[in-house]
Amino acid sequence: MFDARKQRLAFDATQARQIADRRRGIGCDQLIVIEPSSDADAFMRIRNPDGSEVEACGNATRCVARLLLDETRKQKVTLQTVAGILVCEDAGGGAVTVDMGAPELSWERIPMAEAVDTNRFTLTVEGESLTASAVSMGNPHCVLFVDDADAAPVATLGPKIENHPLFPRRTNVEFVSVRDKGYLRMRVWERGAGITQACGSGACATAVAAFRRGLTRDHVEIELDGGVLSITLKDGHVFMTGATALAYSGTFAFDTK
Ligand SMILES: N[C@@H](CCC[C@H](N)C(=O)O)C(=O)O
Repeated sequence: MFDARKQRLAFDATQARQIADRRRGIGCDQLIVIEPSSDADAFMRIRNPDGSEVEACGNATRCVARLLLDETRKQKVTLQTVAGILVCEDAGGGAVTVDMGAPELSWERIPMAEAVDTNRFTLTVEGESLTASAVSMGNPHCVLFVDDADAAPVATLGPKIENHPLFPRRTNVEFVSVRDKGYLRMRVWERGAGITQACGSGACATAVAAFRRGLTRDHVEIELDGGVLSITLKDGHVFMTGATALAYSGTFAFDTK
């Protein structure tokens, strides 16, 4: 995360790829630039490691919110993204709750290339028929319920679904198994990033998809490789609560030309 509220800082796609590169750059799953906002406490710009600019990132929202909560000593802060304004609240013990807004369920808004029932549709990948759900949390998600998420072929199937013609802007892909009505196990292939330890917007999309299918209640714990997120569906909105931890804070010197 780069703080550009006092000093103008803008990265193009090439620079974002260089910074995100784990061998030659700093290395990250998303590159975040915190900018000034006249409508919220700050604006958050999000880029994937492939350089693409995206609409949402649940994990980064919690992290940026944590910095702003500590800085302002307020109980709530607002964060603007290209998809809208998010309200983030201190949940105690370093955790943050984010109102991730209302999920988008229409195929046109996900967006998908053709009319499907987003609750349950068939995706054909190399001749194999898969049953999936689609949800947008500002960014697109394709959720697959599987018997055992730990055994799911995330690395091979993930990129094929990410780039499937049914998703003209590509998609994030979640592989999910239901442990019980209040507990899910999820692994993720992220658009423009690949396999990551966790995806906050993916966990929100998964909770929505599971609830629509009648698999879970309106509150679930979702176990990701990087930790557990609590997701609550209330009044048409999705609330995500999860931990934050500061790994490093300081100054980097690098050539932005
Ligand atoms: N790869 C995503 C953007 C990042 C999502 C993020 N990891 C999260 O926590 O929500 C995309 O391309 O939409």
